[in-house]
Amino acid sequence: MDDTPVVADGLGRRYGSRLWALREVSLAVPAGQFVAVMGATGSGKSTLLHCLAGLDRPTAGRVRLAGRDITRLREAALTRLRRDRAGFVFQSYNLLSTLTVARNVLLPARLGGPRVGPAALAAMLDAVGLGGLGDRPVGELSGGQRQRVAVARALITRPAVVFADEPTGALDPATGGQVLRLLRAAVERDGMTVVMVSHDPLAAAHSDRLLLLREGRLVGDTRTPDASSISALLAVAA
Ligand SMILES: Nc1ncnc2c1ncn2[C@@H]1O[C@H](COP(=O)(O)OP(=O)(O)OP(=O)(O)O)[C@@H](O)[C@H]1O
Repeated sequence: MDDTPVVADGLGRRYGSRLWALREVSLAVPAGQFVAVMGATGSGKSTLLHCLAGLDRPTAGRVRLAGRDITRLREAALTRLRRDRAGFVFQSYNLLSTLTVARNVLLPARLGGPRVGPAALAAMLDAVGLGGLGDRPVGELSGGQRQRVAVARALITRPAVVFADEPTGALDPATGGQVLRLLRAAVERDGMTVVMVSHDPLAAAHSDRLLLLREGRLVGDTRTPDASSISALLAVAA
């Protein structure tokens, strides 16, 4: 079986009768790669991420996630696959603010995902710099701390792929840098695959590979250069 964790073949997504937010996107992301998706506003970055992650259904083409063709998977099977094989980090965190840090991080496991013991939870909270804060309600945390909770929740089940949509968009540069290093460490240490949408060349510079979108098409696919070269590439692609 092909174990390439993310594969898209001729992927297209149309909204309404005319607007193709994505057109003919084909790509394969091997295990252990950190991919950044960039492009001007409205170029289709979030749509691509959502289609690859099985959060949105493509209009054309196919997507394989963790070895399964998800394009025609029924909703229940798709939900199980996402729960067991994918982690998600979004700018808006999607945390439950009245629950504690620990309960938020354990949510995927509580929803029937892979089991997580207390030692693994403590190690994960330490790893993201939240050691000792497990019993604090998330509503009492700063933005940077909340994003770390979101990262811990995404990584705790050791998913094959982590999908991140602007994970540092709401953070100051220092805190954002910490979140990116956590994602980088998951790639280096655990061989995880990360697909991250970002506007920020400094964030994208943490990746191995840069995908550039323009009007829904994949117009660039390169090894990630440094941040200033990324800015130049973005200016050309806009
Ligand atoms: N649910 C929707 N219904 C209709 N059109 C949509 C929907 N979601 C996205 N679009 C359109 O699809 C195109 C791509 O949107 P998308 O959000 O993927 O872009 P993006 O590159 O992530 O943008 P941004 O950088 O502003 O977040 C845009 O023209 C957008 O208006």
